[in-house]
Amino acid sequence: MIKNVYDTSLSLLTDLYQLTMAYGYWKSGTSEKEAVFNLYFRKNPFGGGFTIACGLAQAVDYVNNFGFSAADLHYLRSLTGNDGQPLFEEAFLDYLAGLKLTIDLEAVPEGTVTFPNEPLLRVRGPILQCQLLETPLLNLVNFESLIATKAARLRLVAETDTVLEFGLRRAQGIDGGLTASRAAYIGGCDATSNVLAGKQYDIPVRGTHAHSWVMSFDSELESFETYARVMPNNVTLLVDTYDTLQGVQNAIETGRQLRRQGYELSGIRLDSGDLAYLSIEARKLLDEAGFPDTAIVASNDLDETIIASLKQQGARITIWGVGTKLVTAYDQPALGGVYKLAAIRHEASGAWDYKMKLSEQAIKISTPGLQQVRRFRDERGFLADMIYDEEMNGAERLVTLIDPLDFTKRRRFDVGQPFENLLVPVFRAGQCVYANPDIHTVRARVQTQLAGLHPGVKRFVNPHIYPVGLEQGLHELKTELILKLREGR
Ligand SMILES: Nc1ncnc2c1ncn2[C@@H]1O[C@H](COP(=O)(O)OP(=O)(O)OP(=O)(O)O)[C@@H](O)[C@H]1O
Ligand SMILES: O=P(O)(O)OC[C@H]1O[C@H](OP(=O)(O)OP(=O)(O)O)[C@H](O)[C@@H]1O
Ligand SMILES: O=C(O)c1cccnc1
Repeated sequence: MIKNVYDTSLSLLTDLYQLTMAYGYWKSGTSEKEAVFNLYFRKNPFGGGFTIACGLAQAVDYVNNFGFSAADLHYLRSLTGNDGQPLFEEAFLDYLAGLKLTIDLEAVPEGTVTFPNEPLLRVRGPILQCQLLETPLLNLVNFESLIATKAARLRLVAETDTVLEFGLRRAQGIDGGLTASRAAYIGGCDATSNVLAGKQYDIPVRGTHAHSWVMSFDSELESFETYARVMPNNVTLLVDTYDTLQGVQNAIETGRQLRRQGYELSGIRLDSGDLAYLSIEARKLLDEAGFPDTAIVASNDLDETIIASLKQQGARITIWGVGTKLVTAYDQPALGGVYKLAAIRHEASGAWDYKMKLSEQAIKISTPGLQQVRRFRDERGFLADMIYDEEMNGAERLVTLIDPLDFTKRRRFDVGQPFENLLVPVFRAGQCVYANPDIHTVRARVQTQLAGLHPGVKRFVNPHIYPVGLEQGLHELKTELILKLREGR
């Protein structure tokens, strides 16, 4: 069963309503209307000041492999409406059988620091195709961006310490485990305990041993000695099964034996009790015994808040094993990214008809347009991001940013201000034109991006809000459209 799931085409990995809308477009002859959708989120997760974009590599893979298999069509053929008749007519299934994506896709590269309301992806093409991609793209980008952001926060508190991702056993299913390991590594973890993720994604794998190993022997010392004999080049001993500080003494004894054979005790792991106190005491014992290079690993429901607190208490831990709270994004389990229609090409005039969704809450009013994001910077880092419409403006106009929630807040840049446009071409007419960087390059990008952010944006408590504004022309267009829509249609 599990193998079948992973062998199947993923074109049905979507909500039924995408297929019923697709049928509607096809049946009413509008499936080829050119549309633009933007994928963005409205709020940074974990009460933080930034979000790391992640999941594009999977999205590229998904689009590259898109296509309805005979088995997919067979299943769709079996679906019926409430009168018992087929939901989809045969000619539509034939259409799906021959469907090849011809979309253009722009995206923010993985590992980029992003902010609310900025498009992470922009899809342009026949509306039926854009619609079919909504759910899978959100599925892929929301989760990985969430986990990469959590890992980046762990990396910020851990500073130069090692962070190991230990989450597989508590992850949300198989892919929840695999993609969490990938995103956690990209966000800043150093390695994972998840061996399949190591193989699939080229992530370093690391690990210690469990309590069951110790419990399966008559004594803790015997368990340590046996482990060290079997794998003298990879010995990190879990010392808290019975009495932690006695466990440290047993680890030291094992370390002495290892040394006689020309090996070193790599580390000990603490997994319960007061991790600050125990790590300080364990460090003293190890140092006094001549093991200053034996590392202290800690685990046990850790997250960035506990790690920060332990560091503030002077804990002598240099390797942090983080599982559940990382891979399940425990304190905020979803990013909440959305995919909104932003423009449709008017068939008669050929001009764009800008589209937006109204809401009583200003933050939920979508922004129309073929959006691009321009990030202004100086030699110290990032200054502000401007969302603009790529087809609406001459480059010389792209200087004034308006706060989307308070139009009286404006910021002007000189025409010569250095900038970078965040969205890059990924697909053109259905053909991939983007080479995904390798995972290590993406991981390094996260750190250089974070270095460009003011420390206030990175702090965990009441972070400074990084300025993201609408370009003046886009702001005016949006305002006009809101007024028009409110006047009633
Ligand atoms: N000095 C500390 N400061 C802050 N949090 C800590 C400290 N030491 C441990 N913790 C955290 O406290 C939480 C719970 O620890 P608690 O002592 O209740 O469990 P435990 O030690 O695992 O108990 P048990 O022995 O039943 O396994 C964990 O998330 C752990 O990481
Ligand atoms: O606490 P987390 O952040 O989720 O990290 C992973 C946890 O998984 C293991 O515990 P578990 O009790 O499953 O097995 P064990 O017997 O090896 O401790 C490990 O000892 C960690 O405590
Ligand atoms: O290797 C470890 O120490 C490990 C692996 C998974 C979960 N907890 C700990």
